[in-house]
Amino acid sequence: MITLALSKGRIFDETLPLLKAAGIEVTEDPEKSRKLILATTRPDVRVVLVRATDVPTYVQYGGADAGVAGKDVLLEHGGQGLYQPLDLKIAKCRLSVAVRADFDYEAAVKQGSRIAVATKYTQCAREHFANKGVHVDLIKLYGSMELAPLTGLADAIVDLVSTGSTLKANNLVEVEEIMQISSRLVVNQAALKTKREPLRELIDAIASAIV
Ligand SMILES: Nc1ncnc2c1ncn2[C@@H]1O[C@H](COP(=O)(O)OP(=O)(O)OP(=O)(O)O)[C@@H](O)[C@H]1O
Ligand SMILES: O=P(O)(O)OC[C@H]1O[C@H](OP(=O)(O)OP(=O)(O)O)[C@H](O)[C@@H]1O
Repeated sequence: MITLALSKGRIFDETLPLLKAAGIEVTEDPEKSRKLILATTRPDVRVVLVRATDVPTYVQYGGADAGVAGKDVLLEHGGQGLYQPLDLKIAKCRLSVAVRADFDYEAAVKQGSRIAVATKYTQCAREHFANKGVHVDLIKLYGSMELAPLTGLADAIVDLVSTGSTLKANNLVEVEEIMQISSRLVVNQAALKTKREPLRELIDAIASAIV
């Protein structure tokens, strides 16, 4: 049995066509059921639904043989125990620094001021600002980062941006792109040995369906 860890929403939706190309169709709709283990048209393949940030952990410890996770999530996790054979080019966005429209980020950086930065992505943020030589106080949040500069909790945020409409709706502006993000296929390194054939087949089939 091959167990695949996916998160509900965009990763699940955007992975489906790739699985289909590999001859795997999920037979239940996660939005219409409370089930966490979903069957597929392949009796030897099942899908487990986990939080996006939990995908690397499930795969690292063998709760799943493989999974799909954003580069953002993988960098924060650290990637230990994970083989990352494919960039699936799905769930594309970027990790950026954003501030209130009336905050002069460039001036704060130039002056060497300490900048308070709220983010869910503390590892990526720490590395980015350390490389730039900017002093920051990082504030860990788990969601609604956009609220932090509006309430005075922080001067800036590090968050994912796609269309920019969330920033715009909250009067924030993107001032620096840290990196481009997309989702990767991750595979448990031990499973790659014990389930070599079926996993290789799966990786090759998915690889040929990436657009
Ligand atoms: N607006 C977006 N456009 C495109 N891709 C995105 C966007 N937001 C997030 N992503 C990518 O999709 C992945 C999953 O995001 P999703 O919103 O489903 O989970 P989440 O709510 O961030 O995670 P969790 O439930 O663990 O808090 C992210 O890790 C990121 O790589
Ligand atoms: O630039 P945009 O197209 O507006 O996308 C950016 C938003 O997308 C993500 O949130 P998501 O929609 O996943 O909601 P979530 O924070 O509840 O996961 C991210 O955290 C931003 O808030």
